[in-house]
Formats: sequence, structure tokens, C-alpha cells
Amino acid sequence: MPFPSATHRFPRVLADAAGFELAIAIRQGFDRHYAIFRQAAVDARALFEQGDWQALQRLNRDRIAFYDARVQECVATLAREHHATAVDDALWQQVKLHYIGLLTGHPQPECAETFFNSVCCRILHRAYFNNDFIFVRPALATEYLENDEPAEAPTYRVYYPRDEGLDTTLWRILSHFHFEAPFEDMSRDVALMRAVIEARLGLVADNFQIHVLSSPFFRNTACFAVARIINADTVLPAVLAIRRRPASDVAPASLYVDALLLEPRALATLFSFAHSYFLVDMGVPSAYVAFLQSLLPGKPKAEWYASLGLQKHGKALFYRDLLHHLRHSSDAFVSAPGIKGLVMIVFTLPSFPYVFKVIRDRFGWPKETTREAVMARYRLVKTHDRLGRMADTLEFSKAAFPRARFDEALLAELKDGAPSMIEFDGDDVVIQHLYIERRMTPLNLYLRDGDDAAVDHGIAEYGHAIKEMLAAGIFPGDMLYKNFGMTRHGRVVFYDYDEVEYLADCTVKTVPAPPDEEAELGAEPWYPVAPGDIFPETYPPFLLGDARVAAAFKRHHPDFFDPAMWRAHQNAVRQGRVADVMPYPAHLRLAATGAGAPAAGNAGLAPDAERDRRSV
Ligand SMILES: Nc1ncnc2c1ncn2[C@@H]1O[C@H](COP(=O)(O)OP(=O)(O)OP(=O)(O)O)[C@@H](O)[C@H]1O
Repeated sequence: MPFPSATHRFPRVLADAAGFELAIAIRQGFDRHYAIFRQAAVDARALFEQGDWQALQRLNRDRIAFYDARVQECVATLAREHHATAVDDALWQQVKLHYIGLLTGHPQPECAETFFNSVCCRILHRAYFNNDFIFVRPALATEYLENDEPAEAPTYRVYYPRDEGLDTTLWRILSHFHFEAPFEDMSRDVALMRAVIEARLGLVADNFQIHVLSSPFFRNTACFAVARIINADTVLPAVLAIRRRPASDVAPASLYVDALLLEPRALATLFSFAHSYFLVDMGVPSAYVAFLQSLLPGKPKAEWYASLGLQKHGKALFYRDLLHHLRHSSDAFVSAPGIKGLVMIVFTLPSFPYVFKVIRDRFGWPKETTREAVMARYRLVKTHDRLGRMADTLEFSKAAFPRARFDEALLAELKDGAPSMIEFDGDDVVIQHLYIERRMTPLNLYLRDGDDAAVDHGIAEYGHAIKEMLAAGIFPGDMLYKNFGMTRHGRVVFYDYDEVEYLADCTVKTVPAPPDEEAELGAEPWYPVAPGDIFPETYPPFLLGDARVAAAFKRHHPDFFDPAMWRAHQNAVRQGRVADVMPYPAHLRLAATGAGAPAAGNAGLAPDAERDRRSV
């Protein structure tokens, strides 16, 4: 591993000059990254207006790799042009100081600091990962950046409906996005939005105002405008979902407002860790995060940054939160509740709402996989459309945790099951590679401990989760309840990715009639089973052991074990249809009020009435 060599010492003046040049090169690397990142959001807007969902999906996937590509590029430049692998400690401290100077007035200093860390961590040895060399603590405040924004490009616009009338305000809000495509019927949408706001607000106070983030958010087939409504002492989140209707024989393509969501819970679901990241053009990302956080203060900044596509900065903030939490807590890391994994050792800190997953060195029967294959599958999900049904994972290398905080039984489990992943370094346990995910209640435990209503809800959600994953083109592979979790918001989310497949690569099959009774009663199937074969009719023994569960399946998903349902999804995916699952319940659609736009086709998903009953 290259790291600063103490033998190669620069005279102080030269070190200053060299440090300045290195700092400039890193800042240029970051600026290039952020320019490309912003361009992706500009492109997303054009693709939304053209209705090119596949290209939008590709862009969202490709953008995830931009950061690492720019970091690599920058490390290579530093090595090639600045001989960065052969410099000494004093010089690297100078680099950091010069870099802080270069970020004065920079609109994205927090992200630029994280970029600096990513670059330096590839060059320096772990012993240098402290605040003298990298930004363990942030050096620059972001709070006042909003005030420096140019007036023509503010983070949000403020409207005062009392002065101009609510209709005019709503009209101006929609017009201010300057979409190329026309609205199908803006007067209709404005009237529907007004009705929703009036029903929720009641009396209008003197300070009634609406703040709307200037850049729309793009994901899947929708565009969202995020706002807050202030009325007397109430601050309400407001999210407009704008969708596109394709051109027909009689009308050109147009836009319409599909929903106006006014509840914090709807916002929480929209920005859930189980959704893919948004594409949004932000000059000052910290101002977007501050705005969003004012609407849902309980959601950590780390998760807001990740949702906005700045997942590396989100990861850096997460790690800071974890270290901070460790300093202010005393409980121990223990095995996560539930059935132990055959592929992963999963542990948690009860006072912190995440789980930590380490890939075992050897896998229990019947798992036949490799570390590389497991990692490839986790990567696949990370970059795939997760549609609110697959948890995001943060991937860490060489993460250090205080040894004293580990439960002895867990340490023994790690040393026994994943010895190649564990290293002891002074007072630390260093884990070579791990995934971190939001902790949920494993669905098997939720169903075991829940009352009848909970079981009914759990199974309804489980079926919807799988159907939506199929619509997104993902076959979960291992569908046992232990591989799904129930979130705080009552949504079922999948978290075990080591057997996921692209649905398009699988073959959905019907079980052939048995040749005789002996074959039917035998332990082995009487028909050939190839890798990638899906036999939905064979799932009931694994899923319907409990009578309450079986009844709930019958009620909510009578089609679940029918190969036709699976084939319908597979055909849609193979024909290139992009899943059209909206992250809000059908009854909140303006169309549901009777006058709005009809539903767009949605790849054979649960009927609206059924989806309507689900919690957000
Ligand atoms: N995000 C999570 N929230 C809560 N518990 C979790 C989470 N992820 C994993 N667990 C717990 O850890 C167990 C094992 O996790 P996981 O299913 O990811 O491992 P695995 O080794 O891939 O499992 P399998 O043997 O099914 O392949 C789960 O059954 C569950 O009890």
C-alpha cells in the first residue's frame, strides 16, 4: 500500500507550493465530478419530458458509478502529474490546509470534503485517517451558503397566495418549472390541487405562504416538486407528483398533476431508503437538505444526501453519526434477532437503527455461491430500480469499531465464521468488508408475534412487495419471510440479495402432472429443475404453514401461486416495459377524486382498490 514516505522530505517552501498544487488538482477533480453529476439531472429532465423511461433508468444506474470513476481519475492524475505516492506527512497536512482555503465560498464544500477523503484514503495508509490529514470532522460550515445564491437561481421560491389568490399561485408554481411539454389541462389540475389544500388547511392565516424547491426531482416515470406550506404555526410538507401522458392519435404528449401529498408520512415513504436515488439539479445541495430536513426532522442528514444521489457524502455522514453515537452510548454489538444467515453474519447495536452484515468465509448448506457472486448481487440491487421494496446498502471497507463494544459471543461468531474479514488493531476490531442496512423487524418475527390484523397486513404487503419487485424485473430468489423486513411505516422491504436474479433471465414453469402416485409422494421432484427455473405452484408448503397466513394470502393475493401472474410480469419486463409503481396510495391520486387524469398502465400490478387499502 503506498503511503507517505518519511525519507522524502521537501523544504518548507517547496512543500507549500507542492501542497497547493495537489489541493488544486483535487478540487478540480471534485468540480468535474459535480458538473457531471448535475448534468445527469439536466438530462433526466429531458428524458422525462420525452418519456424515455429506459434511458432515464440507465442514467440513474450509471450515475452511481460516476463518483468512483472521478476519484480514480483524480488519484491517477495525482500520481502521474504530482508524484503523489512519494510525498511526506508535512506535505499532506499542507494539502488539507490549502484545500480548506480553496473551498471558501464553494457551493458544495461538504461534498468536496468527502471527495478529498475518498482520494486521500486511496493514497494514504489507514494510520493517516485522522483529522490532521483528512476531514474526519467537517472544516467548513454550509449553513449560510443559501444567502450567497444568485437571485435568479434560488434553492426555493416563495409564494404568497393571500396576495394573488391560490389559483394564481398554483398556476405560477406549475409554470415556474418551465417544462417543454405542455400541461394537458392546467386549470383542471389547479382546481384539484386547490381542493386538496383547502380541505387540509381550513382557515387561511395572515402568514400563509408556499415555499417550493426550484429544481424538480426525477425518478422512474415521475417528476416530483417538493414544497412546504406555512399557515399560522403549521408547517406542512407538500409534494406534487407530475406525470406524463404519451402522445395519442388525437393529442400530443402532455403532463398532468397526478397527486398532491400533504402528509409527512407520504414524504417519508417517497424518500425511503428502499427507493432508488432521485436525480435533481442542485447548486447548493446543503440548502436542499436543510429544506427537506425542516419537513421531516427525524430523518438523518445522511439519508437525505443518499436520496438526493450524493450517496458517498451520505455514507461519510453515516459513519460520523455512528462514531458520535458510539461515544454517547454503552450497549454492545450483538447478533441481530431472527434466524441466522447462511451467507451473512448479521449484527446490530440495539440503540442504533441499523444492521451490519459480514459475508461468511464458508457458506452453510445448501448455499452454493462465492463471496464475489454475493457482492455482485448486492451491487446489482444497488444499481437497479428498487421501487421502495429493496433496502439500500452502504458498503464499507476496513471499518474500525471499538473492540470493547462487542459482545463476546458475537466476536466468537465472527472469528469462527468470517476469520478473513476480522483484524484486531490495538483497541479496534477492523472489519475488512461489510454492508450496513436500515434495521427492520424480520417478517418471520412480525408474523409470529403479530395479532390477526398484523398478519393480514404483513401478508398483503409481502405479496405487493414481491409483485412490485417482479414488475421491476427482479426475482428475489429466496422468498422465505426471514428475508423480508417490516419498516416503521408498515411497508415490507426485501433485504437478502444473495439469490436475486433478473426476472427476464428466469423461466416461469408450470409443474407437469406426476407420472404416478409414487413420484408425487417422493422427496425429489419428478420433473427436471434447471438453474433459473421458477415453479410458483411449489411455494405453498414454504409460505402457507400458518392458517392465518394462508387466509390472508387467499384474501389479498389469490393469484400468487399461479404461474400466469409471474409470466405476465416476465413478459412485460422482456418487452422493455418500465415498472410504473407510484410511491403513494391510489386514493391520494387526484384522479381518485373523479375529475383528474386516468391511471397510466401499470404492468399488471395490484388493482387500485387493493393498493388503496395499503398504508403509505
Ligand atoms: N435489514 C435488516 N433488518 C433486520 N434484520 C435483518 C436485516 N438484514 C438481516 N437481518 C437478520 O439477519 C438474518 C440474516 O440476514 P440475511 O438474510 O441478509 O443473511 P443471509 O445469510 O443472506 O440469509 P440466508 O441464509 O437466508 O441466505 C435475517 O434473517 C434477519 O433475521
